[in-house]
Amino acid sequence: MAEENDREAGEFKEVEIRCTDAQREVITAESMPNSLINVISGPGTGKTTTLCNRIAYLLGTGVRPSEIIVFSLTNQSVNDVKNTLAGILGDTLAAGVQITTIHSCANKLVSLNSAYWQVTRDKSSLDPKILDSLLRSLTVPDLRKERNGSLVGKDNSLAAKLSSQEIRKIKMTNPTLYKKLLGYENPGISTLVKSDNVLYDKIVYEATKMLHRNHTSMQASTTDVASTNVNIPASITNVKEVIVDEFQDISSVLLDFILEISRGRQLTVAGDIDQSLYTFNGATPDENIKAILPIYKQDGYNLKEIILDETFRFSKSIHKLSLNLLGTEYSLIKNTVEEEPINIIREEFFSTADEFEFVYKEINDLIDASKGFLSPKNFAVLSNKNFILDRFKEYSDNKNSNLKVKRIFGSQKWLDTKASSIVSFLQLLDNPHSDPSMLVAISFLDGIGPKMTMQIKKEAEDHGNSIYDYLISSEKYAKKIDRNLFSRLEKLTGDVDRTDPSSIVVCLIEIGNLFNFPKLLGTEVAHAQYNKILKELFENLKVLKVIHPSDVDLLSYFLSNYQEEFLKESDLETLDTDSVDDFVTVSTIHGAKGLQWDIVFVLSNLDFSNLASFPLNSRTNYVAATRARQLLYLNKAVTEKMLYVDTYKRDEADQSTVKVNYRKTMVDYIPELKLKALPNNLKELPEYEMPIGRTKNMELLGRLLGNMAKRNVLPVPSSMMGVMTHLKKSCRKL
Ligand SMILES: Nc1ncnc2c1ncn2[C@@H]1O[C@H](COP(=O)(O)OP(=O)(O)OP(=O)(O)O)[C@@H](O)[C@H]1O
Repeated sequence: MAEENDREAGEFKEVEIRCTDAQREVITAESMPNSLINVISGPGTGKTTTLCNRIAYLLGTGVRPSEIIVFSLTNQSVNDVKNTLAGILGDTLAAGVQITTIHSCANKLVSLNSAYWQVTRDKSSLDPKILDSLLRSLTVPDLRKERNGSLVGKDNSLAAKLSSQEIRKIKMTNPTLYKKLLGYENPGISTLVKSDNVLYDKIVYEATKMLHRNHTSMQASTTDVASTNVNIPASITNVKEVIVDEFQDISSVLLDFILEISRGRQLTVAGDIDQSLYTFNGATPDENIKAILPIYKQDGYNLKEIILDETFRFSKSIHKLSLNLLGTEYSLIKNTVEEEPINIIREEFFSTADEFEFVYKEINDLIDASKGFLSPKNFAVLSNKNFILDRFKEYSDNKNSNLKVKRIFGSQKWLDTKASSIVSFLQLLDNPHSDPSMLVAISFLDGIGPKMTMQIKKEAEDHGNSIYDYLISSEKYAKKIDRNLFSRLEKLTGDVDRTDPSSIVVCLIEIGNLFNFPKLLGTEVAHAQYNKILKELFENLKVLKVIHPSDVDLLSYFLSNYQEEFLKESDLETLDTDSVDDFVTVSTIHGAKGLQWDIVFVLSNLDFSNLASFPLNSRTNYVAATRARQLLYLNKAVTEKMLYVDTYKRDEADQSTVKVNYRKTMVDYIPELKLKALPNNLKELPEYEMPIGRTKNMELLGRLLGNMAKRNVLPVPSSMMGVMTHLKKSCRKL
């Protein structure tokens, strides 16, 4: 039944896919249990596009959208995959495929299985002691067995003393110990989870254990099941193919989750070690490969390794420069885009003001001179420093011109969003006796803090009641919580038409109002976000209404299948009050990963206030340079000499205490690749001729537009000719 609905909704149509032989191999590889497809791919070789085409292909072979789950690391890259997939399949069908961050999926699993986890979302207002007891209640029992070893006592007390810096170090240098720490129930854990990243890891760690327990209980004949009642939603149990994009950036904790969730399923991973940017955050690209390959080399498993070696993004000059930045002689990329060569532009600046002025003016000049063929969306300004980007954004906003710039964020900051409370309200609408949701909801009421919330929870438990029943029957909180609230809630849950998207949303809003939610939102922007989420939810429900199985009501179906991304943080963060479609993107290099623009400015590192944390490592440079399709401005500061990328030598002593060998590249990790990879004769420096002057960029523009026309980037080829002629004339004049 669900299958029929999936199909109807999708309106399957044939799509023609343009692909290379290697891409075809990925796209059409059979989806089999216990199999791994390892897609190794350089920048712009179509990794994301190919994974999405694979999804389209699989749907054509009868796999249902709900049987595929795609993981990526940040909200930004999740959005990227979503957009690419929607471009291929159309919005409706693409919406049926789960595309999520690992953290978000883990959070959903943990929330479902812990009555108390949801209140910890607003951890800023939580007493560490309460947080600690929550975490204790969360840690699954079978971990206790592991805690009897001799090391444990030591680590337990160790955990209590660790500073966040030390935890970070352990995470990078000793993932095994780090995971042990995550498993403890002791006061040390509250020290650990003070750091956001550790809290996220803790959630993923717990979710992994839950999946593991579920798996083990399914395998155990019968008797063990009672002790391991883990609730795994259908959205996960139905999955046949697990796809992981940006595989190089996942940490050991996340890898465990991926291995657990893909057990017995098809696992397809794609990544590029050379683009690994998260070693500072515990990403273990080399370890991931080392850990995962042997599993799939065993009997009964299948392994396929496919290399994508043709870039569709940039031409030879950018390729050459990027390899230089990476410090390697080898490249996975055998073919680059053929077009008129354009030199990388290197401008030198004395001050940030000088640099900002240049970048801003250059963008405006290029747009003006192109007579409308270039627009802000063709441009990105990148830096590895948030504060520099903030300053650039401020600088541009102060100009008050038509040129709009917008900061985008690739952060994993999904956890703190108050918006996730909306799901709790929906759960209350479904069932007011749902304790976790009731806890979240009452914590919004005036005068009820987390402490009192936990007290109510405990008292309800002692009385053997649900929180709803307890609050109705007990006099104790009558003054704090108006009884009318419960009768109105009861009425709403009775009145809601569970099959009608508008009725669901209207009742949801009512529940939000009952619990004071809109008032708590505070700012106008937050209200706008709330409205936006409600609208998005409404649209999602409308789509689901078409594809959901007819024997289940819409509200229940949504709640057992929702993807947290409908609350996606990146959208919330970037929601502008004057939202514009055509803007210059301003982003950190990390946030820009997986994305591309025609013209990219990489800002210099003029600010030396924080030299100690400086080393702009070669991989970060590499990722920045490979975002540009046509034209790259790699700015440098006059004072930057010693750190200047061309001459920059890594100084071992000057590195952070954790040794990370950035110079290793993909081919070093996988020796077999060395034979296949082409040497690039990169001993000589890349060809930086003197940059085309700051004002004389007409010739450059002519070439640029020519290349863009060749790639069909420009929309109206015929009128384009006029501009080209105009440019040629202007060039001759120069
Ligand atoms: N077979 C192909 N023919 C033409 N263009 C292609 C092909 N495959 C991919 N592309 C184009 O190449 C560009 C880069 O693709 P994509 O963003 O998927 O690369 P990626 O490998 O994921 O990049 P990154 O490594 O930076 O994350 C896109 O514009 C895409 O449309």
